[in-house]
Amino acid sequence: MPNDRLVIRRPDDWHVHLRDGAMLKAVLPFTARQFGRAIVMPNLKPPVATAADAVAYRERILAALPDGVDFTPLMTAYLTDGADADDLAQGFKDGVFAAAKLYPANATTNSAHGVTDIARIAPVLERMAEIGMPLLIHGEVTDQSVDIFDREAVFIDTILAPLMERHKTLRVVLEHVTTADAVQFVRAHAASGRIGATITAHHLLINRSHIFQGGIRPHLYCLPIAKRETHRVALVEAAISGEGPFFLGTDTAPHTVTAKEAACGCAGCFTAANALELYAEAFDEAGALDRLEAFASLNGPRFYNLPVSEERVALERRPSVAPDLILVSEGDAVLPFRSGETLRWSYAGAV
Ligand SMILES: NC(=O)N[C@@H](CC(=O)O)C(=O)O
Ligand SMILES: [Zn+2]
Ligand SMILES: [Zn+2]
Repeated sequence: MPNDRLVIRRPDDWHVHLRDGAMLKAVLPFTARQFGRAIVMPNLKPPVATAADAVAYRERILAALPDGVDFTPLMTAYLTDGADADDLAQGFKDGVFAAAKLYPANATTNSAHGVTDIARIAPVLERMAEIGMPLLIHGEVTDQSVDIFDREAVFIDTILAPLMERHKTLRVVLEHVTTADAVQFVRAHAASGRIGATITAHHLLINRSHIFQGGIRPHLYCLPIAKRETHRVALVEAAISGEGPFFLGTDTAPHTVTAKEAACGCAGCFTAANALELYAEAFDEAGALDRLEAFASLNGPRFYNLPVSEERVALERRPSVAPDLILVSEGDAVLPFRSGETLRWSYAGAV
């Protein structure tokens, strides 16, 4: 039964939120269990803005790793209006920073210190282009008069396209893409080799109607918000295409149940507890299990100029149940995506 067991190079996760403190301790084992490396988002409070911040945060991550687990956190710089090009460049040269992250101010969770106007950081972007440091982008406009379902497409037209024109050698990753528009934009620039896009498992599995199925489901609310079904289909088609610019980034974004189930609930889906099972389900559904390795384990390292993993992991087609609440501290827990539901695939670990 060759299709019931899939062995692939150990994947990496090119977009994770590991948080800090008790939350870091609670969620890190899940990411480190499946992924060899991960691009760690810098949206802590306060943000990870300098190379010194990133060195200290990396130490805290390594200290929180369970014994014997092999996992490499790849650190990112949170760009602010006052970003220091020299510090970023030095951090990149020293191997502290793998990339820098652009959050338009107030676009998403912990982005209040983000960039208020992209023009303000033009010299920083120029420097990044010169040294080949990738710019990772939360691609949504923050203008509240733009419909929430249109914010990614409008960002691409009004900010990203001109940005790539102005900085002709800047390498860019459009994070957690959610629209056919994004897929089309990435493809249009693919030949330049300077664009990548991460795709989450949840955006391959849900559309916007799922958020309102039988009532409001706060655990399916994330940013960018899931779009209509035609967009989900476009994302699946991009993920399974094998094309170089599309790679795995879970955007696993833990929030406590209290913060999610609130009158104004936080954005983010926690998918680290069964990320590979979820991706396998989406690829299997599309009849494209043979393309999972390119998406999960090959395209990302190539974009980031890192070696592909020589380790192998296995996935098996046998049911697994998504875990129940994960305790963070007394009275606080995180609810995994699809908690309690049966998934068709199981993660079988290293082979
Ligand atoms: N994706 C989310 O909905 N939330 C992320 C932030 C982000 O990646 O935009 C978070 O940090 O909680
Ligand atoms: Zn984001
Ligand atoms: Zn994110």
